[in-house]
Amino acid sequence: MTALDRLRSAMRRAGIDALWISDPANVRAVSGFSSGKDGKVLVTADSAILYTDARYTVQAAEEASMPQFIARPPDTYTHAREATSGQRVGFEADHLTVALLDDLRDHWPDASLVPVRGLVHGLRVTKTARELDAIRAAQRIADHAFAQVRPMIRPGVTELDVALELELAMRRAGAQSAFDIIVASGPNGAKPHGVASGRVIGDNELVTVDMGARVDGYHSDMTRTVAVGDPSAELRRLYRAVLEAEQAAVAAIRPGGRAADLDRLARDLLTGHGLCEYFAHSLGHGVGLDVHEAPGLRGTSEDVLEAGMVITIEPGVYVPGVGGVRIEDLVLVTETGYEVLSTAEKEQL
Ligand SMILES: CSCC[C@H](N)C(=O)N1CCC[C@H]1C(=O)N[C@@H](C)C(=O)O
Repeated sequence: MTALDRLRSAMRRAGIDALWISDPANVRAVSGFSSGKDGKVLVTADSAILYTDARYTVQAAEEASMPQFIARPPDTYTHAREATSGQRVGFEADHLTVALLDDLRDHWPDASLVPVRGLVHGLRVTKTARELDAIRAAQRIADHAFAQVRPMIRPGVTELDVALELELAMRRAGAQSAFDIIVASGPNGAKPHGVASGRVIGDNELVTVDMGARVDGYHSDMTRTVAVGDPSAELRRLYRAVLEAEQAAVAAIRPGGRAADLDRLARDLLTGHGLCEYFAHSLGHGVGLDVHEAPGLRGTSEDVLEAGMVITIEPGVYVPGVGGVRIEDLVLVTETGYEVLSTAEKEQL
């Protein structure tokens, strides 16, 4: 069964005849076209077409696994009008803006537009061998960059210096940075999404580095917290607690396991250390064409782990005015349990 066949089955189950795909990662997943942000796909019961504009004529012909129509809106919509007429057409409610939905309504007056969620995401949740190769390659590059740059994380160097060196190392290896690298030193460690700043790293601090690479559109994601000099007993305590929670959650990964249970496990361990209130985000997430995708590893998640999923496990504690710790591994769920894809060394404090 091809991915399009599986998508059409999901469309039938959702009660729609056609699907207008606008989420860039979904456009890429379904069509193979790598500039998904400048593309749309219309899938019907018996056709699938990629819409993009003339900047991509050659690229789309090379990459896309389906016919292409080269146009910009409103010509795009005019072309799709016939195929959508009298049809129940799903649109991606998580992505399409209100303005673009108005455009569809104006141009397809004979279609009934139906909001749908997660139809294409559902197909992306377990990875094919080709996708896994790209994710492994991305993680290898990130691990290597981290090992190269780790020695320069020392007093007197700015967070930005570290981030730039990491990005340079990944670019030299043929990858892009998956997102703005987080380098959060000292009290900045209390900001889970703190961007690298001009702050000069001081002695006896912890520095959280959260980084990933992107290869062929697929991402990796990993965090290490490193010690500079001799951090205080309290910082070491935070570090050990997070490491314990991280290792316990990784060890509990298995197909059939509930994502929410992993989140609970990590949270319970941190509660035992009196630190749960400082764990300010979910335990982890799926990784693929997006850095954050299904499954969600959080308390409210209904997701169940399956072999072939690539997920992160990333507990953290963030204490305002003091600092923070996060440790994150990228993990493949296997038939028998799990394989940790990230290999960068962890601090033992
Ligand atoms: C800007 S991409 C951040 C990548 C990072 N590894 C990450 O996923 N983080 C950093 C701390 C929290 C976590 C995150 O953003 N989690 C999301 C899924 C959440 O909503 O909790």
